[in-house]
Amino acid sequence: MEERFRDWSLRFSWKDYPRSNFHGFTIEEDEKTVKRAMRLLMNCQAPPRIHQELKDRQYAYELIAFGHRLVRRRNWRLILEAYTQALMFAPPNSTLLAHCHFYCSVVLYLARFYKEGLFHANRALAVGPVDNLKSKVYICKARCIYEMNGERRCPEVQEAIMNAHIWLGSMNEGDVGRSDVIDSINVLNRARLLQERMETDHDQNEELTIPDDNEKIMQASSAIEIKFNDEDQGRYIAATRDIEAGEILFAHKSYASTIYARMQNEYCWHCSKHILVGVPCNQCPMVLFCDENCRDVAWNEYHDLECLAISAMMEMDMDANEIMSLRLLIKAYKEADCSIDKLRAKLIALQNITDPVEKLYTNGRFDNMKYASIFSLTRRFPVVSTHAARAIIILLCLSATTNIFGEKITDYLGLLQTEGTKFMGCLIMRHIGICYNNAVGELENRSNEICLQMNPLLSLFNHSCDPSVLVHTHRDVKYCIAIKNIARGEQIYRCYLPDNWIMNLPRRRAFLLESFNFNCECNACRNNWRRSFQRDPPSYRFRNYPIAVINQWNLITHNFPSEGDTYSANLPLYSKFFR
Ligand SMILES: C[S@@+](CC[C@H](N)C(=O)[O-])C[C@H]1O[C@@H](n2cnc3c(N)ncnc32)[C@H](O)[C@@H]1O
Repeated sequence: MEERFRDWSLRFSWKDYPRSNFHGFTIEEDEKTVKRAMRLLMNCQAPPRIHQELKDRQYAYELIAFGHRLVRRRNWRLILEAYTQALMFAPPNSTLLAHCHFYCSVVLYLARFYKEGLFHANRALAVGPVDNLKSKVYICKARCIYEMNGERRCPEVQEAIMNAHIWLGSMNEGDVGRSDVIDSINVLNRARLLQERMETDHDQNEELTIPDDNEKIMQASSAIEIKFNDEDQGRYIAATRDIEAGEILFAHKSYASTIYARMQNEYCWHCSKHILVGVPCNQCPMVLFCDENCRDVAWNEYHDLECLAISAMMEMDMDANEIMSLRLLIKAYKEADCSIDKLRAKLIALQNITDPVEKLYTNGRFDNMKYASIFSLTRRFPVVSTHAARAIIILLCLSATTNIFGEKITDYLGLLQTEGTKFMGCLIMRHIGICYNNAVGELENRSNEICLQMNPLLSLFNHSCDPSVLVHTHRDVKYCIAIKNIARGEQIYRCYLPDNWIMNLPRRRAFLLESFNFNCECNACRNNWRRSFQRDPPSYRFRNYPIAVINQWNLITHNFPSEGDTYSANLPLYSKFFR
């Protein structure tokens, strides 16, 4: 992307635009910029071809055939990947989709992921497989439940076996697998079964108390407040009372979370949960959800508008950051009842609020789930010239795939001539800058990036290389825990450095300047401390934390394991099975 816009950016100067308020350019200035950028683009670049990836039955068949061919190689991860892709390309509610779910279910059963295997067997049955497949699906279901329950008796197994028996009649004598079904029915019937119900996922734990007594900040501890200091680092989080090491300060769901392109088959597009395979979107073949609930919530909140635009964006190599910028726009638009005029009026009113903390509030409170908490977050300026170009391309992807501007628009001239496009473009541009400065990446096995999350309260913590809190992530929820005693009135810092780096002073300063565009003025840097002091557990440093911190950390990570770590914990199981 950078390469593509380099020539264009050189012709474009930002120096004319004054930094007119604490948090950057105004909406009116940004709109002028976007308009000017549209004109420039129109003169020097043809609009990109908007490619929309749609469901493709033929391609799904090819992927299934590819999966079948891989079976001989016994690499279940590759097989699963092929079937998962097929699942994403299969049309909704088709027997083909039911087949894909069934194949996933078999692979997962064989890889001993019984809960996941059951999930897919149930999905296959819900979609409705052809009659001569039903018996096999019921057997797969019975086997998964049986394995989950061990030697215990379970009525669901009996019921599944009974159904397998009933549908056996639809299989021809010569059907491949008919004898397997009969064998399975016999084996399962002979087994001694008990009646305990299946385990379900328990997300909550009574012992862990999540504070929610803050009158100004929703779902946070009253021990913190948002403050502002014009001379120093702008807004910050401070302690309203003495805080003890180990206290949880807040547990906030992220405002938005987007998965990196290469991880889209493995993590839920909505809640970032790790999934071996999930439920596809009904319209696009690009994303997966952990279940129907996440799919429907995502559809209603944003995915209906981003659905086809993201496939066009991915075709142009745009990644989680750009998709996040679009996601923020859609969520803001929906919050304003899908009216561009209403959104603009609302944001102008927000912009006119002079108090930088009040600007973040909705109905007098900081609400992490409302757009006001995002709109005035700090933006990164130095690369902003390419932001305008990217914003316009994203806008084009949106306008070519939805009717958000009345009718579909596919070129720059159309954008220039249509009401509301400059404003929406300026918002996307703003979001790109905000995302660079504020979106937090999550790592898998501490190396590959899984997703990007926007968590506005977390964004208000300033950085220190010797921080006072640690943040743990479970799916799209961030848990913030004090790692030292903090005195009343003190500023509370988190660390922006990547978890697994130990960096000396020049390297960490260079990193912060490059990534966040500020010269670090933290205590550790001012006093020339040579090493980074913040290290995520497990580390040598973690052993030195007070016992209250270690206990609390263990409790949180035990109940809410990070998705990346859960995944790595499962890996040995996979490899053993096929050895
Ligand atoms: C994610 S924001 C933090 C909240 C911000 N202070 C606000 O007013 O919204 C990051 C910005 O805060 C400032 N900042 C945070 N930590 C800093 C530090 N250690 N030294 C200097 N500036 C810092 C920088 O301007 C940086 O771009």
